[in-house]
Amino acid sequence: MKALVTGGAGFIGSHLVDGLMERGHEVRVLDDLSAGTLDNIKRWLDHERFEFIKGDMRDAELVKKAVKGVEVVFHLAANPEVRIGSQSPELLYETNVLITYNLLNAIKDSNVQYLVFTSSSTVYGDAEVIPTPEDYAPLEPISVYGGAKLAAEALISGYAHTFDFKALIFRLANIIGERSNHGVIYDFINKLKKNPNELEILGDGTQRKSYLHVSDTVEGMLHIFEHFKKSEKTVDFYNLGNDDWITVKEIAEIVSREMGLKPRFVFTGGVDGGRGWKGDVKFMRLSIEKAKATGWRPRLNSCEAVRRTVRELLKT
Ligand SMILES: O=c1ccn([C@@H]2O[C@H](COP(=O)(O)OP(=O)(O)O[C@H]3O[C@H](CO)[C@H](O)[C@H](O)[C@H]3O)[C@@H](O)[C@H]2O)c(=O)[nH]1
Repeated sequence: MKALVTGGAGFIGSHLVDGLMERGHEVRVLDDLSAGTLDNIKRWLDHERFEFIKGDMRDAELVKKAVKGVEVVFHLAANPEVRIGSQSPELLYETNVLITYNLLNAIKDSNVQYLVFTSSSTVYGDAEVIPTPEDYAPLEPISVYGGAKLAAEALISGYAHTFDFKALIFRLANIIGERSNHGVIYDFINKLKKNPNELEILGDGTQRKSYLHVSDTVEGMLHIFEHFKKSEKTVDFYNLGNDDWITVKEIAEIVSREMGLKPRFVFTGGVDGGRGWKGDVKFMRLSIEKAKATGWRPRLNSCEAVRRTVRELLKT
């Protein structure tokens, strides 16, 4: 199989590239290196089955060139920062919706048969049903980021049905692990390196979410993709997350313990009832029953994934 991975030099994307290359596929990466790095994919750069294109997907002509000759596109290129929504809504629109639109227009005139998209738990907003299943309604995102992901999902569905290709959409919980360069664990480690005596926690620390290690994520994506290829569905949706969840305060405790520190926790109090920022979903746990029915299981629970991630990030 020949695959294009957009955002393939980024955090989740580069782990997906590892998984595809290790399974013997031909892989082309399109990445603007704004958040990703060549270091993340350096083991493949000289490989005969591997190709790297540096470029920005806001350039529609470049995207057309990148999809040439591939059967499947894994679309992971995105700006993943929920917290920038109130300052930079246009950036979230461009880097989540506009680039997806450019990709879909390129796909409609190509031989691409499958599109796999990484959407987000944030499309559910403050869901009233937890664990939240894929058919939860109404979908009411509370962040610009969640809205942009939902808009991208909707465009993908419309294009897949109109232009006869199949689309698999993953709604990811909080994905963590080696090579992540943003998010709560990364932030806590950096804050503690600067000041080991005190740790600022955004919000009231009771934000509770489910965390999935990137190794379990990639295994789930590739396993469910094989399952999806055999199904009759044109478009399908799968949550990927964990059965348990963990608070931000518990994460702060794990990070401190792993670093051998006992800092004083200072809570900012946050906004809108203890959220870290405007649009921060306070309680998120996805139902993963549909994914598990395909035979996939997460190997690490949220706590284990957090601990493993702290160790991985401290090594680099
Ligand atoms: O210094 C910090 C940083 C974060 N937090 C808190 O930690 C939680 C997690 O925040 P992250 O920035 O790690 O992650 P988000 O929940 O905002 O979003 C992540 O998970 C989402 C899906 O669940 C999206 O996919 C998104 O791209 C990805 O970054 C939040 O409640 C936040 O308030 C803090 O208390 N202090």
